[in-house]
Amino acid sequence: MHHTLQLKVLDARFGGEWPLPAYATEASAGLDLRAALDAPLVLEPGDTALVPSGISIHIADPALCAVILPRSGLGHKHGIVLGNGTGLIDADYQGPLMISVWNRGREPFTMQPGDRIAQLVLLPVVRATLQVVDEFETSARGTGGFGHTGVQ
Ligand SMILES: O=c1ccn([C@H]2C[C@H](O)[C@@H](COP(=O)(O)OP(=O)(O)OP(=O)(O)O)O2)c(=O)[nH]1
Ligand SMILES: [Mg+2]
Repeated sequence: MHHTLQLKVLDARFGGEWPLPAYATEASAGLDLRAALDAPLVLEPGDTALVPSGISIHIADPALCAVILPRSGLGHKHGIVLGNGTGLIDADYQGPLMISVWNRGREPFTMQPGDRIAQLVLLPVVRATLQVVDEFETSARGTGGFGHTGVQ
């Protein structure tokens, strides 16, 4: 699926010093987001910081959203993940895209201005109309969950 996404450049270093967010390969799902920092940022173990991405987007279509996800290399090797688990960007949000970074690792991590620190993925959204009922039609699973079907 393809969508034309409106983007505002909030940091003049984009287009000059830094390329605009881009897909790393033809079939990459995520657009890499950069840390629009003025100076290196040292994240001590356990610390979180809200880092500007230097851009804003307007998805507009309520059948879409975007999520901010960790980059796997940073998350696995350096413990740099997101302070909010996953960032959810609403289709009507027009403010600056912010990245909550969390050092869940055991070593301090230094982030340089312009580093690609997370990724943005556009996703389809199904919005629900709630229908309140007294009983559900019985399903194979019923109310079983949280390991109910075993491990093997
Ligand atoms: O990692 C994130 C998560 C959210 N947002 C922006 C876009 C999103 O549309 C808005 C609100 O996010 P969310 O609904 O998750 O946060 P909230 O705490 O419920 O805030 P609000 O009361 O504004 O909805 O904040 C970001 O820039 N980065
Ligand atoms: Mg909200």
